[in-house]
Amino acid sequence: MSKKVLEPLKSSLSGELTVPGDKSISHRAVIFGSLAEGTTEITHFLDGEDCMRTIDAFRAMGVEIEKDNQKIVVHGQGISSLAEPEQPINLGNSGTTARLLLGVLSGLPHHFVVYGDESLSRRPMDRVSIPLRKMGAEIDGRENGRLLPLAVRGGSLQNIAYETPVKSAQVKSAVLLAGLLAEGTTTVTEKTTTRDHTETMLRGFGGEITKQGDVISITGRQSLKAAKVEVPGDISSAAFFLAAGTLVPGSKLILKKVGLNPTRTGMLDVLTDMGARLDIINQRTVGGEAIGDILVEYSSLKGTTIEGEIIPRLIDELPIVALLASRAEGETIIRDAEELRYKETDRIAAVVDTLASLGADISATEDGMVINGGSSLRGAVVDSYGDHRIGMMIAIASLIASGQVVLTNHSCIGISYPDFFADLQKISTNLS
Ligand SMILES: O=C(O)C1=C[C@@H](OP(=O)(O)O)[C@@H](O)[C@H](O)C1
Ligand SMILES: C=C(OP(=O)(O)O)C(=O)O
Repeated sequence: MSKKVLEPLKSSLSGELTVPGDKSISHRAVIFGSLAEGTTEITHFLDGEDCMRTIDAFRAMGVEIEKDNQKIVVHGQGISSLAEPEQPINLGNSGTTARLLLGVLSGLPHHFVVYGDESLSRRPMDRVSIPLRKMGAEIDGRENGRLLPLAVRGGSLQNIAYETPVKSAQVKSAVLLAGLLAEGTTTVTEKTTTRDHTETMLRGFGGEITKQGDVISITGRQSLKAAKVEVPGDISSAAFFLAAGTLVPGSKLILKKVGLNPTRTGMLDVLTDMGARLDIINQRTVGGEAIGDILVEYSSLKGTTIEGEIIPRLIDELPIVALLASRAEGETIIRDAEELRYKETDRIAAVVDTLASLGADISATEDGMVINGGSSLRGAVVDSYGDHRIGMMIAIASLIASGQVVLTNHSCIGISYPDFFADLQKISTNLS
């Protein structure tokens, strides 16, 4: 098992970082590039394990995808060129690859088998197999298609009017992708808005998709044209350094070219509400996505309540927000976040367990947690639970702990942030 010994930081953090490319946008760029006709170039692609799974899946269907340090080039030949893979497709640890790919596979006239690692094999897939079956796909697997491995026989899909019962961009995107390959107009209604990168990128590839109120409509059988995609920095990765800059006394950091799509910026709202010192400069739009540089400085924090509509706008940031709350003055309550239980691990249980071992006063509720702030954190041996976001949260906690933190099972951090420790080293002086 991989193990990292983390000593408390003896200095402040300072300098500039460009965080890796956005994971959600990187996946979608490969998907749309593979469905489109022509050569799609993707720069600042996230070179993490999850996005490699999406590349490998489309390569298995015959798409030529070149990759070097600078860019990804997808030689798309349109939807009808996608072939039946010879082997089962390995989705690794990636929920996004699994759900979005199932949407695409459902619309292709082939047979597919998809499987994942231990964590992904525990995560619910019925949230997508239910609507995709309604559209006409044949999907079967463990527990009647709730769990991987799944076998899919796709084909001629019918449109659907679907109201998503879960607050999930992956479910919305799976149905929209299947809708793109289906007859007629498919609509997805979501009561709470989730990240809208699928909709934005579809337009960038020349597709038509509209939103009226909470109803999104996509016309089936549109052909897409290749595009150039510049992937913004991932705000979900920047989140760890926003927290580090806020928590470590005397720190001042600049995070460059971070994606600021309003469906993703819940953490900035929460930080501001807690009293953090943030400033956003150089705001602009690239490929329909807002980006900018974020300045963050050390500050004391106060507790807050996080609930309702904001939850999908910071769902992946809740573990690091919990760490911030443990150092804030007063109580923080997180509610309506039951989706955390269906991530790489049960993130409510994992956050409560790891932060409590480090000395925080934190308890779990059914759909969130309650944190009584102000505790000093201490050293301990803590496990990442094989979850990249829990691993990075522990690493940031170690910066302000009074003793050594031993992080076990840290290699999962490569899922979304392969250079995480190198970047942490860049902005600090006593890490090794
Ligand atoms: O659509 C996406 O790219 C994602 C959506 C979210 O998952 P859910 O849709 O399951 O909430 C998020 O947690 C995940 O990291 C990426
Ligand atoms: C939940 C996550 O990803 P996925 O669902 O793609 O595994 C994440 O990156 O935090």
